[in-house]
Amino acid sequence: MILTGPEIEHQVRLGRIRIEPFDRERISPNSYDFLLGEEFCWYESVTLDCRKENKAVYGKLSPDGTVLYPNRIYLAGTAEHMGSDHYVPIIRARSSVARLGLFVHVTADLIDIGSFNAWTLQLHAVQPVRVYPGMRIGQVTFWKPEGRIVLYDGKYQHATGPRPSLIHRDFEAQNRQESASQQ
Ligand SMILES: O=c1ccn([C@H]2C[C@H](O)[C@@H](COP(=O)(O)OP(=O)(O)OP(=O)(O)O)O2)c(=O)[nH]1
Repeated sequence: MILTGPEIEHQVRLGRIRIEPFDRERISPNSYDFLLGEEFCWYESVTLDCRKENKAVYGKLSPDGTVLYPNRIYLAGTAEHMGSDHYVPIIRARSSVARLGLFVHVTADLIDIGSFNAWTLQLHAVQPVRVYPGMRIGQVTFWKPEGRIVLYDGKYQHATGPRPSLIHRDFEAQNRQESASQQ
């Protein structure tokens, strides 16, 4: 079950949803609009490797706008720290942003219960597009879960800005398990 906008606001007041800072003007009928943070990064290398740490270059979006180009993935943080121990957040672009061909995530829209962070957006432009820090770029919805709740305690917890992929850690953990079982 998805929460309506007024219910999102009610849950924020109760502290069961955290959106910091919160602006009630950004409540929609069944979502809350979040803002694009200032910091962003992109990978140094064009070819990425899942087993290795892919080095990222960091920058700040200009108040006069920064053009994002196709064929790259840009990681940017939400301006807000958000999360809930009670509801499942799911993020998506605002329709007005999608209409410019700008993706705000690349197939990773699901946020874990208990993940409280500045979430990392995976910006992907279909054609060059100028974006601005602080613009209303996406919306978060909140869904009522069914079943016992286990809170997120993963590798992206406590992120304060955009975080490059840490998938190489999965391989490192697997290697450690394999060498332990061989001893
Ligand atoms: O677009 C997204 C999607 C998720 N997250 C954050 C919140 C989420 O709770 C966390 C982990 O997401 P997921 O479980 O999909 O990633 P993972 O690669 O499986 O990480 P982990 O091994 O920590 O579970 O990353 C983002 O910042 N942006």
